[in-house]
Amino acid sequence: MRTTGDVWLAAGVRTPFAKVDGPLAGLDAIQLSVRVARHMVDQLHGGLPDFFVWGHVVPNLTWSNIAREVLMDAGVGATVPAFSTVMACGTSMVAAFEAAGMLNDTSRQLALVGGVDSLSKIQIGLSQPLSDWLRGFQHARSLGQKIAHAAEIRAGDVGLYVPAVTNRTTGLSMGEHTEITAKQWDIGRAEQDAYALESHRRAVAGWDGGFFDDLVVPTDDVASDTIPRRDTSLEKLAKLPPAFDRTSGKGTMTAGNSSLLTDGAAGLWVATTAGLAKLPPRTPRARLLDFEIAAVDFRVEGLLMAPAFAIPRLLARNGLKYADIHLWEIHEAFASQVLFHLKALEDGAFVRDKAGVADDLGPFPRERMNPHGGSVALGHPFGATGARILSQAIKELDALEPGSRAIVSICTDGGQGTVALLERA
Ligand SMILES: CC(=O)SCCNC(=O)CCNC(=O)[C@H](O)C(C)(C)COP(=O)(O)OP(=O)(O)OC[C@H]1O[C@@H](n2cnc3c(N)ncnc32)[C@H](O)[C@@H]1OP(=O)(O)O
Repeated sequence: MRTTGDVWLAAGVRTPFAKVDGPLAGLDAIQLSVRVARHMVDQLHGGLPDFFVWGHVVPNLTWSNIAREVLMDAGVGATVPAFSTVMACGTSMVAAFEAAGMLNDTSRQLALVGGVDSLSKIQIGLSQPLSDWLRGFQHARSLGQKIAHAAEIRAGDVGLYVPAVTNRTTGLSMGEHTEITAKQWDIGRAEQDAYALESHRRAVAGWDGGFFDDLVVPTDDVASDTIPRRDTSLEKLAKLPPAFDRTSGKGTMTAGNSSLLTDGAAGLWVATTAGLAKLPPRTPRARLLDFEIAAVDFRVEGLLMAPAFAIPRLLARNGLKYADIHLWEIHEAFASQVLFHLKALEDGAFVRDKAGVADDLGPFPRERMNPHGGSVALGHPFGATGARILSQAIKELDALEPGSRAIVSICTDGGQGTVALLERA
């Protein structure tokens, strides 16, 4: 990170989030992003960000640098440098960290960062052997060569590559991995359902109370998030079948206590103090004091466990205890994952022996967590979640006393975790 001068994060906007194959299904990742980028650049009244960082997780063959494509399609910055970045569900949070490290006092004072995923518009590819064969066919110079090459295809070569939410090393889905970790940490079905219900209740209350109004820009067809439920209850949640362990009779994770596959885009500002002055004066902002990115051997620790390593290290490095953090925003990939993070953070032996932090961090203030719901109720478009959760935290922090601090945490595929430490000015 930039080592001299303050680094600020300021709340951006996002599209509404909607379940895959739902009302946003007509927009691809670039089209979703364009709505966010255009709205945010318009806030500068003719000014431009100095650079643009964007990310998406599910690959698409028709572009490589989505950031540049978004700016061009948005028509808001043909002369603004733009690059893309990716780190699974932490994508747009690491985009903010990268931007923070690139700020200077002259040419790079204000960055627009964010991310997107459209799971409705994923691109299905060809298996590698079939792609190899097609390339060979394309390169054959004569009809004879083409006929000879055509004869080389084998039935086993013909296959498709369908993007899936699985870890490449193990072949298990995020949900299957998390079921294993939930069992290891003895996280029961009833506590997951209760957690999920509360996430929905808070998200609905947030919408009803106007909290999301200036964080979300409607699309032509969708005015607000479509995933938060008014109609859910513990009874309804308890009836849902296990989604990831359907055979052992011990599966605890369901469609109701998991984040759903989601479409959406979100943005965020990253700025020096001079860059911040280019934003509308009432834009909520917070100092990025420090951040931590942890990686663990997920075959040992659990695929989504890294934030429980990163958070104690980040706090200890800054001389802070849990109680010194006034707001916690923890990404809810699954209710069980939040619950095993909390159990690990409250386990002194884990913090000492696994995270390697000798300090006693004190009791964890669970009541300060995710006040307007999290990804279980709001949805989780992988590339967008980092910017969504940071903007939300910055706005929540803005309502607290000056000097209040927030921790914002995201677990990611590959056993990694990204955690930001923010402070209200
Ligand atoms: C680091 C990370 O973030 S890793 C996480 C990455 N993300 C993931 O892995 C995505 C995980 N999610 C998924 O794979 C999918 O969304 C699943 C498997 C959980 C659910 O998929 P689907 O079965 O298609 O979900 P769907 O929305 O249709 O819900 C299934 C049923 O549960 C019901 N349901 C879902 N949520 C609720 C709720 N809160 N209350 C009551 N009922 C509910 C639905 O109404 C539906 O009922 P129906 O079959 O009668 O229509």
